[in-house]
Amino acid sequence: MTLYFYSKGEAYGEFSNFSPHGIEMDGVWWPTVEHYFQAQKFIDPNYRLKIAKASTPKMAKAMGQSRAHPIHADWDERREVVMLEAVRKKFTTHPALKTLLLSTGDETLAEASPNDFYWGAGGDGSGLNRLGEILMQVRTELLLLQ
Ligand SMILES: Nc1nc(O)c(N)c(N[C@@H]2O[C@H](COP(=O)(O)O)[C@@H](O)[C@H]2O)n1
Repeated sequence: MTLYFYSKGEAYGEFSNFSPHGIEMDGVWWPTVEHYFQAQKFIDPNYRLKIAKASTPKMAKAMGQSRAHPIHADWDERREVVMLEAVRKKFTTHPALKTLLLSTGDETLAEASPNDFYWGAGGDGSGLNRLGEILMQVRTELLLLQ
């Protein structure tokens, strides 16, 4: 069975990067994984900190789409490691989330994004679902650590 998640407040919404579960990375508190992930695209540390202070993850994502500030040339390769480290930190920071993730057993996890075919399953389910894959990797790591 596949467990789909996307919006906070819906089933497994805590698995979304938009869920209000902050993480500390590089000595900075990021209100959501989305804030951290979007900021890591950018070379300018001041712009990264501006994203850390964005009022919502939606705003952080919008700031992450800006190309007025230069992004790392190798971002397409770098983004996988950034996402894995951020998701790992989220589920080791918040014990209730760790419990929720482990409660999914070996079910497939998929981000039900209607238009993201890289991190999500995409509207027709043909997406790469990289976020779901990373969540399943972190779930395996947490299981082995128990
Ligand atoms: N717009 C939107 N709303 C949500 O509720 C989402 N969970 C997402 N997905 C996240 O968007 C990020 C990818 O952003 P880039 O396009 O690579 O900049 C990633 O965190 C997805 O999980 N989007």
